[in-house]
Amino acid sequence: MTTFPYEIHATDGAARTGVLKTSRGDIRTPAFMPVGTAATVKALYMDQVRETGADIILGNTYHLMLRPGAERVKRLGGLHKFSTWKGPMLTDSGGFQVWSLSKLRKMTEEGVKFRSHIDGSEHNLTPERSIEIQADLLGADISMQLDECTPFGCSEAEARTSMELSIRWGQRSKAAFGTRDSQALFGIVQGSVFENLRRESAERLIETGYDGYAIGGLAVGEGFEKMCDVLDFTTPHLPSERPRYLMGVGKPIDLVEAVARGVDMFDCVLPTRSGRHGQAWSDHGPINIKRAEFAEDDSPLNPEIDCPASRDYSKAYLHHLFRSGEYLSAMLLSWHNIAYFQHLTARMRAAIAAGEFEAFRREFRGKWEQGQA
Ligand SMILES: C=CCOC(=O)Nc1nc2cc3[nH]c(NC)nc3cc2c(=O)[nH]1
Repeated sequence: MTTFPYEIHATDGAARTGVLKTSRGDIRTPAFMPVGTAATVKALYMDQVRETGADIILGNTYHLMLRPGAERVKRLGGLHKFSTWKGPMLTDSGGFQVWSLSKLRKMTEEGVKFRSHIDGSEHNLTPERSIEIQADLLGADISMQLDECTPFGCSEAEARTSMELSIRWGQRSKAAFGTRDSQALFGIVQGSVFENLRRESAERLIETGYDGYAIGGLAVGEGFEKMCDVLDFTTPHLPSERPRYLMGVGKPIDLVEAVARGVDMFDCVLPTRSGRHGQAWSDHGPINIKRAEFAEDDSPLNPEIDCPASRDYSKAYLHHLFRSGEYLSAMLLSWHNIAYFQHLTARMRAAIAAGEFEAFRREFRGKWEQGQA
């Protein structure tokens, strides 16, 4: 299995900054990956996504296999050509979306049988089919093993059963992936909130051997404190020389605290989804632009961010757009939020490189808590 070179340029405590080199370009870490579910980062052009500083975006296997169909994307040249995104792309294996979106699903050792939430058509997602979709049909630079996202709140015995299934599905995913010289495969650590299971999952994934290691089964209702505890006793068991990816996370404070615990990559729908509903993010938390207090506020969202949506429009104008139900409202706030998340990861990379991450973390937490007061 050839791996993407991962260069760590500096560390500060458990925090790291570096570059994951892929055949379609470099990924600067800590990295935030905008989610491009149906081959689009909702309400943004791909050029805008690139200009915000994003090096890599996500595609969702579940959505694309149902519509337009993975074979159709292949016939149209693959996901990069289809979406016009020229940089690296990571696709999820579909496992999580099947749980959260599809009806009438049946899980067996073989895989997951489910019906499409779009047209009710029946599908059978196995580790082998998931890898075929991600690596061969969509053409992902980074594919994810098929796993089961263990629900929060289950017993240790249930978490063990689920974790062991993900280990076996990971082995089948890797066997189907084989050796490729310009694509990577990441494994996913499960084990819910149990320290012994998380350690065993990490050790057994390392035995299988992956190009990177994702931490799954978090941001599923366990809460901030418990997520940090799980990171505290999971990341030390992952290889320091490979990237660590915390799936589905998160709010700005989550990114800062996870970077402090050695996480390198993140993905979350929060910036775009909340942007469409009027939330604008900052170091002080979210503001909802629809609130009356912004009706005559002619200050921009954040002049420090080199993005037209953050710098060139007044809050009053954005307030007006949302109150009027104008399309431009979702476009500008999504654009600002993606730019803010990239601005946050860029500041963390610089702080780690300068050996000042703890100071950055303390200052950020002060602003965040003040904003929540
Ligand atoms: C791109 C990701 C690759 O996803 C997979 O193939 N499997 C997978 N996805 C997750 C997604 C999550 N989102 C959240 N919170 C919003 N928690 C998540 C946990 C998982 C997980 O345990 N597994």
